[in-house]
Amino acid sequence: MKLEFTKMQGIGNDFVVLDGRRQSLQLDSDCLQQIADRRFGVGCDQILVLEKSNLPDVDVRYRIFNADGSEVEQCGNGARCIARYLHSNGLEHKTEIVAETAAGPITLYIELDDLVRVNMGVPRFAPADIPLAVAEQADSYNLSLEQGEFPFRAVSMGNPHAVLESGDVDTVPISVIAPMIQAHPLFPAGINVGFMQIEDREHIRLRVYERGAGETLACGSGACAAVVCGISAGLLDDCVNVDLPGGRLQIQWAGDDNPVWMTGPAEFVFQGTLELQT
Ligand SMILES: N[C@@H](CCC[C@H](N)C(=O)O)C(=O)O
Repeated sequence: MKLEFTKMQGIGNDFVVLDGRRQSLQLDSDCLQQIADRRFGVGCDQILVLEKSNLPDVDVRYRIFNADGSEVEQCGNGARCIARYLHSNGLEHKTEIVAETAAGPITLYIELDDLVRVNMGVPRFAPADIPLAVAEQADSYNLSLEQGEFPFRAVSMGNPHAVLESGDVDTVPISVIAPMIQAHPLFPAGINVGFMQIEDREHIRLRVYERGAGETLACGSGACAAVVCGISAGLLDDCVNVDLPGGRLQIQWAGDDNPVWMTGPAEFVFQGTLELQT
């Protein structure tokens, strides 16, 4: 099977974009893993598949698959890349694009050529919405592992996030701790694990170990989750610069039932045709 693809990235979180409106796609988990493979495939953290939406007032539907082939609900950096893909390729002339995701419709605003602002929706804290296997909602939770106690906050940005406060994020043994957290039965649908270092009330540093992809250079929904948790804890103001290993995002949240806003770049890398071994 031959597929036309576009490789994109948002501060180093990289994507293979497949336009299912312009070619017929039949992708099972094996195909998705082949595409995402960094040695035998194109290589990416997530695969984004564009489809026609059947919802009224929605411009496009996009499905999100992690590198391990699992389908997920939300992807912040991917949302910006989808906006840029549609706009720069002349497939969408509006600067306000409504995209359907598995977590519901989100609105993408083209600010400048490479800068996109996204309304990421209202964060949800109810354990059933995350999902988190606890009896009652709390401000923070505790995870007991062999390695120690890990207090964390949890939020759904459409997809599930646990946020842990840390000292210098550069020294966190993320590839050891995060998989153990992810495997814990508290998280029945898995979890994206963010380690947040608070620099001041308007600036954090963040590393995210993603569900289905491992540590990435950036996670947009993870940046939203960290800022929402920091604001809820009274530690951050309502507009925060988030420095991830791949670059900076700006996140805004006015609290309560207000949506979270994410602003950052989205870039093309290359495009081509790939042949899948079926
Ligand atoms: N990189 C993304 C998040 C992708 C999905 C995530 N790994 C999950 O499984 O929920 C982002 O920028 O938000």
